[in-house]
Parts: sequence; C-alpha cells; structure tokens
Amino acid sequence: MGLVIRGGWVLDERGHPRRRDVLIDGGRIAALGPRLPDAGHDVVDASGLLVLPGLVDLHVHLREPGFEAKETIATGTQAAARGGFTTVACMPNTRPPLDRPELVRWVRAKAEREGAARVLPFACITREQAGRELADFRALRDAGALAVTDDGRGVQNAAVMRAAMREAAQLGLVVAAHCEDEALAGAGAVHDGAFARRFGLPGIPGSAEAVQVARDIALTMETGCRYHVLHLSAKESVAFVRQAKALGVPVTAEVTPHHLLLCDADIPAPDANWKMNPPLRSREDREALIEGLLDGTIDFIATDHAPHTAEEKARDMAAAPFGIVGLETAFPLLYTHLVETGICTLQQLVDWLTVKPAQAFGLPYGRLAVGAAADLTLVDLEAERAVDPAAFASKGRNTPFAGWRLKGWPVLTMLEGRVTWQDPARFALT
Ligand SMILES: NC(=O)N[C@@H](CC(=O)O)C(=O)O
Ligand SMILES: [Zn+2]
Repeated sequence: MGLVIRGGWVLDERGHPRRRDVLIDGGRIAALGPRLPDAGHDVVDASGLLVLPGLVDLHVHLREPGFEAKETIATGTQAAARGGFTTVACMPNTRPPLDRPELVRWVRAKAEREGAARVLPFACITREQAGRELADFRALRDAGALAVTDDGRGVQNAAVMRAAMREAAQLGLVVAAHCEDEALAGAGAVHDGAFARRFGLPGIPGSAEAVQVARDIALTMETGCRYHVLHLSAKESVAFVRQAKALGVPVTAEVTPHHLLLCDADIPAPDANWKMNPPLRSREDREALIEGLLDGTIDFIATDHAPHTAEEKARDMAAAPFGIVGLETAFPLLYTHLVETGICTLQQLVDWLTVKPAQAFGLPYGRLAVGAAADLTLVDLEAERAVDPAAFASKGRNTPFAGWRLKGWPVLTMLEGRVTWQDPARFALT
C-alpha cells in the first residue's frame, strides 16, 4: 500500500502550478498526475499547498564530531527537515576535521541512524585543514565524501591549491573553496565599509575573497578541475565568475540567503547575530549577487547554516565567532523577499534550492519525477508568521532575522517517503 499526496500544486516544466496527485510507493515516486485513484492507499490532503521536490542545501555545518554544544547531526538535520530540506551537505571543519576516511564513514553512519535528512559529507582538502599537505582524496572519495573543501578557511598557498586541483581532476572530485586571503582579511570582523568605520571595527575587504576567486579560476584553467566557489559575497567575485563561465571554465558558485537580502547598512548595532564569514557587504555587492543569480553566473543558493552557542554569540562583535543559522528560515525568507517582491519567479527560486545544486554536484535529487526518490516538501505559501528563534529545532539561535514576518512556511517534509517533519497543527501522519 502506498501513499497519495492529494490535490496539491505541482510546478510543471514551464513553472506553472498544476493540481496534481503524487503516489509514493517503496520510497519512490510511483505516479504523478491529475486525480490518481485511491486504490486503498493512505491519503494526505495537500489541497491549497505547494508540493515541491525536497530542498537541497549543500552548505551546512552540523558540527559533529567535536562541537556538539553548537549542533549535532540529529538537531541539525531536524532543522533541515523543518526548513523543507531533505538533502544537506555538511562541512568538514569539525573537531577533528573530516580529513580521514574513517571520519567520513563515521558521519555517514551516524546520519544514517539519527538523521532527519540525507547527509552528504564534504571532506578536507588539507590535513587538519592546516593548508599544507593534501588529504588522501582517493580514500576520502571511496569513503563517500561528496567533494573536498577546507571551508572555514581559505587555502592560502596557491601551489597547495593547484596540487589539490590536479589530484581532484584525476579522481573526478569537485574542489569547493572558501575564498579568503588571510593577509587581506586580517582580524576583520565585518565588511570593510561604513558600518566598520562607524563602530571602529576592523574590516574585511571584498578583495580578500576576490583575489582567491581569481587565483582559483586561473588554477582551474590550468588543471581542468571542477571548481566551486562557496558563499560568494563580493561584486568583484561575481565579475570573475561571470567572465570565467564565458570562457568555458568549469566553475560553479553559490550564494546565501543573507547575502542576497542584507547588506552592512542593515546591521542595526554591533550584535554578533549579524556576524558571519564572508560578512554582509555593501548595497552594490548585494545587488551584484542578485544580478549574478538571475543571469546564471551564480548557480544556486545554499544557507551556510553555521550554529554557535548563545554564550559565544553574546560576545562583542570582534570576539564572537562568525556564522548564522539558516535552515529554518531560508525558504520563507526567499519566497517573501525575492518571489513576492517580483525579483524572481517561484520556479527560479525552487530551482536554485533543488535541481541546480543537485546538478552542480552530479546528484540525482531535486526533481519531482516518476522513479525519483520520494523526497517532498509541502509548503503553505499563504501561512504568515514571525521568525521565532526560540522555536528552532537547531541548537543555534543565532540569526539576524528574528521577528521578521514571513510567508511560505514548509508544513510537511518527506525523505524517501518517510515523514521527517510535519506541522503538528495540520498533520498527524505516522
Ligand atoms: N560562515 C561562517 O560564518 N562560519 C562557518 C565557517 C564558514 O562557512 O566559513 C562556521 O563554521 O561557523
Ligand atoms: Zn566558509
């Protein structure tokens, strides 16, 4: 006996909403069409709801092993499920960092047991993320690493990055880069702009990112490696990626919801809930990111969900760690501020959160199609409420969006046909 998701809105190939039923059987989508027969199946009433492929977030910090006070695989994937995400890629800047195959296997096994989402671990580029010796890419790939990155830090030495790209190209691995030149970023806490000057805080210039983007594009051209830029934030970086794509360089890029929606002029006061790396930049940078997303320079959206404890984030802006949570607010934020405002269409937003990240990393997820895994997200586009960090499933409450009134909240999430989250006010599926 299967399950029919009855009468929800499914986006067709041209992005038009159509009333469709979805039949799920054996963890897969068995049929998709108007008025499928009940035939003894369980039925979920999805009328009035949008039925999307499960969302995909390829930049998440789950913090295990080592930083369980900030987040765990269990709480982080529960946050993912609440946010409508069914697939997340987790970053290797844990303690110890994921630089050995047994650690990658450990994360995968724990996620298999405790996870409310599919977890694809990134592994390190360099041992200990120290930027010197390469990790064993072949062993990491064979252990199931999605790709390699030293996220949290940029690879400072160009020769090390080139060696990583050569090795990755041989093995068919993507190299994903946190682009940050540490000599230029210095001890910066926020973008090197008006806010930094007003509060006497050390600044991080856009060039700290852009010089590594430019360097890595040159190295990609030399090595033929598949290269991905994490959390793009500076207008110069957008220009470099645009030019590289025009030249046929195999580069992709992601952007976060907060860099699309906020700039440093929006920071109300020195408050570490507004501190993340890369920092919120200028209005022109923000506009360049939106333009880059719309013209295809930037391939997809990823949250960079980076939970920290309340205690850490209560420190002053110079001392607190970088990072904000993102999983539980991403879809409603982007729906309310990009779709409802007419900046992009619903179909574009859905693509940037599903099929686009999947395609960039060669993953078979992010599409509603017969035969695909039954990863589904039901969204109520009319539901409106304020962001309440106290109600997050994540251990992290560090968000600049507290109190924002948003529409478009996920109400039910399903991974391979199993419910991973349901709004208790609406559903009681077992
Ligand atoms: N983005 C952040 O501000 N912080 C991330 C690291 C990272 O993604 O660079 C973290 O691990 O906390
Ligand atoms: Zn990073």
